[in-house]
Amino acid sequence: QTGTVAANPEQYDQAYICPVTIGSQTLHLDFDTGSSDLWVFSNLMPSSEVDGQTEFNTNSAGATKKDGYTWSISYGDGSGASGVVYADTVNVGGATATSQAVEAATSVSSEFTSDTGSDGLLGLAFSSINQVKPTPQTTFFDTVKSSLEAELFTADLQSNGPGSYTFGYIDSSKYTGSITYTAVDNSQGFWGFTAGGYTVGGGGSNSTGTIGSAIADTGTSLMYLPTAAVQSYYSQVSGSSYSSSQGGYIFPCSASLPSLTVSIGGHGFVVPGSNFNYSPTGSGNTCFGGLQENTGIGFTIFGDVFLRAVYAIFDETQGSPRIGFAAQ
Ligand SMILES: CCNC(=O)c1c(-c2ccccc2)csc1NC(=O)CNCCc1c[nH]c2ccccc12
Repeated sequence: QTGTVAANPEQYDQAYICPVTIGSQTLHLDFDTGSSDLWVFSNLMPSSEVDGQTEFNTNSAGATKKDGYTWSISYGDGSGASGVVYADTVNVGGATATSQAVEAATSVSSEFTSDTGSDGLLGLAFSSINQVKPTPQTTFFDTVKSSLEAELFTADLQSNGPGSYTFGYIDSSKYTGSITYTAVDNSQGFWGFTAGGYTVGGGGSNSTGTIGSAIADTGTSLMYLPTAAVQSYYSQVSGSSYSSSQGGYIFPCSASLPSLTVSIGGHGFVVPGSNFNYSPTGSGNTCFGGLQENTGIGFTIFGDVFLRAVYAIFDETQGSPRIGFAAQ
């Protein structure tokens, strides 16, 4: 089988939301290659934590409670959620898991309550970091992968309109040129890979260092690189500065932003400057940068700002996982 689903950008491309059928309900979930839990708003939550989201009905005929199973997850930005576990049929654009662990929230943090466009997350990292106790559950991809035409999924994220995720096949109309594959280190449960040098602007290579270990994370909006690369980038943005009150680099919204070329698997991938204007700060006509420092995270995150510039293939067809990127 294969699946194809639209990925609809939220405001400022903060996240990408996809329709998923769970039992007889359709919920809109944030597909997240940076985590491994499929969790949803549910009827078990206090109404004070729900702001228009669709709630998974745990009393529906097809939902089977997994007694004694609970989950609790917290993300690096301080947000989190927790609850209990059901099994139900989950259909993503035609790819169907007949018995998928659906983690029904009993509580979510305010970041999720205020993310009114999302009814939950669908994790696509490795099942080794699933947060269900006493027994970790498989991600949707792990549940269905043996039944897919090919054991892979792809992400095509767009800025001004719907992109798509595919399961089981590569859509050759989504990219130009060839796909560059590189080995994945999933020892931390992420789609980890090694990135090489970088170049700011269209000029010759002006990078001094290399980026190193990184993860491909559709669930993180921005791109978090080592300090040296970030400082090199913003040195080319007139009027930019680090704002401790805003918690990152900001610049005049009228600033012209250089592109950033990153070498992966020996191929240079160009992120256009426009990708690095994330959102207005709300004060002084300054804008918040889509590129920020990875200090405090411990590794580099290639989030939506990068993934919008490429076609990404998350591939387990070779036995050991690999990730592919192509220009789009
Ligand atoms: C900013 C969100 N990203 C992270 O916290 C994160 C970190 C991380 C770790 C420490 C400090 C900052 C970030 C490492 S991997 C990683 N990636 C994920 O955790 C992917 N899942 C993010 C889900 C998520 C967190 N807050 C949200 C708010 C709206 C929609 C989705 C979310």
